[in-house]
Amino acid sequence: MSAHTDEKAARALLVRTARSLFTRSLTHGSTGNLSVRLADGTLLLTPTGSSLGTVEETDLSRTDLTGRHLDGPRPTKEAFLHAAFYRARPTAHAVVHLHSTHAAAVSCLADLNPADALPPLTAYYAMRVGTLPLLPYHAPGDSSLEPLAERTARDHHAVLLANHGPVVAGASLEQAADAIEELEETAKLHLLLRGHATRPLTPEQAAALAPTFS
Ligand SMILES: O=C(O)[C@@H](O)C(=O)COP(=O)(O)O
Ligand SMILES: [Zn+2]
Repeated sequence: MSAHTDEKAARALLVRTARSLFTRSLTHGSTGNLSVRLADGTLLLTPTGSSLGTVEETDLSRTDLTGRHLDGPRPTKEAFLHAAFYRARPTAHAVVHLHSTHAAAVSCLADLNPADALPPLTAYYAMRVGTLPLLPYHAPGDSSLEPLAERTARDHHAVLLANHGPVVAGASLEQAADAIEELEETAKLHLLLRGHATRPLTPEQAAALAPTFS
């Protein structure tokens, strides 16, 4: 499924995906947030302060494309970031933000390349993520990040928030979740390989596999 056209099905998928990510420890406590874009252009998002392990279908928030709250409980404090991704990427129908441990650890490293925070270690990473710009540290919910996030998202479906964690958009929620999981696994490999001589894919090998979806 690409566009999330049926709201009831979209609510069920969002909650199922949130639970799956949480129960596999891809985010913890009340961290992380998910959203989908519905056929009418509004966004369904997890509410602020909720745990992805217990959020319910009836408890989702709705905003417009500017992040303005329309109905349901108060949305995630990152609603502005989700909305920025949807405005920048008309083909994106889902956005996932996690505090997955290894990606969060990488986001705290000194001397990261701000244009691409992780090397293309494996073909699957090159296919699912490609390049990963680092957005400079802002406190969670600080909407002054919005213009930079929107500009960056025009050319990249995945970003890493410094000292925080990843944000990934996809043509569907399944795609966004798949890509953010791959990002987490590659962050883990990257940390495992620190201090070891490593051969990432060449730029040509990575470019040949670069993702073409949103
Ligand atoms: O790190 C944060 O505080 C937020 O980015 C987050 O992950 C959870 O915030 P809410 O979605 O507002 O609960
Ligand atoms: Zn967060």
